[in-house]
Amino acid sequence: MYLPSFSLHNKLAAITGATKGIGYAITMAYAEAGADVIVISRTEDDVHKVVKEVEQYGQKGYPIVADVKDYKSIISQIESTLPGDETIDVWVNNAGMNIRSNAFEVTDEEWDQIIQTNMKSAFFLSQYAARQMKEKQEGKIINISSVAGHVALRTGVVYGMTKSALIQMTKTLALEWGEYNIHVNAIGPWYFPTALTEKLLENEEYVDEIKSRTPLRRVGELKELAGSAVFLASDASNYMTGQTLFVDGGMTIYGF
Ligand SMILES: NC(=O)C1=CN([C@@H]2O[C@H](COP(=O)(O)OP(=O)(O)OC[C@H]3O[C@@H](n4cnc5c(N)ncnc54)[C@H](O)[C@@H]3O)[C@@H](O)[C@H]2O)C=CC1
Ligand SMILES: C[C@H](O)[C@@H]1OC(=O)[C@H](O)[C@@H]1O
Repeated sequence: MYLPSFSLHNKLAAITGATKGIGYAITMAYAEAGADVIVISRTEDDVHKVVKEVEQYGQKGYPIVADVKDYKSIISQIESTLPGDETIDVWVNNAGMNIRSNAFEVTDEEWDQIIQTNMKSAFFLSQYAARQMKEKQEGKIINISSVAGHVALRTGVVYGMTKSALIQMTKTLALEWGEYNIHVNAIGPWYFPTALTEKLLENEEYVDEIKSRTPLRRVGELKELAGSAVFLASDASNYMTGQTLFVDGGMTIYGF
């Protein structure tokens, strides 16, 4: 049989920033693919709404309301919420933010907020999830990076630094945790229509410029990104680790 399973049945996945945008798309795709989901985000109403949507697929949903900067709260809530026999199979570090300052304008506060949200939380939550995965000798960690971690964008140097860091963290954790059969991979999106990019994508000239740098001549659709996340969470990617899948319409290969 050469068709591997893309199913996520009997898997428990945790997704940060699971209530909007890319995180929400991944959450719903995972539930549709058969996973139970730990829904992590900051707004209680949104979290409970998405848990109900997960349950409509017949899957269990576990609400965790916290800012990823307070990753210790996330860990303690999971520890007190999950039934004793449940362990995490897939962890998606999705939550991220950007403050689009040019390099001369970056402040200490902006630096701290972007670094802690996009990078520090992803590491320590990966460390937490991997401890469970090591026990059972299997697991999947997926980091949502960006093309901004691979090529220079005009949308903020600190953001780009954190996205590069996620790509390097993916490689190093894949190296350290491969012997425990923990797969660590990343996804590098180009533009997708979400709250994070809404203002930018309202500007027709800016969208024309995006399209001119994108071989597929369009921004992505959220389900096109969710598909890569399902692949990386499923057995179909069991011989992949340390890799970054750029889901970018070809943007990162566009030289000139
Ligand atoms: N939308 C895009 O074009 C691209 C997005 N990305 C990355 O994808 C990830 C998701 O981005 P979008 O869905 O576009 O963003 P979004 O802002 O639309 O949604 C992010 C979700 O994460 C949550 N979140 C944000 N900061 C949080 C925090 N500190 N603690 C807990 N939850 C938090 C928000 O409440 C929201 O539910 C981010 O890491 C972003 O850098 C990367 C490349 C392109
Ligand atoms: C594609 C980039 O990540 C894009 O740049 C931004 O400023 C937005 O934050 C998007 O993430």
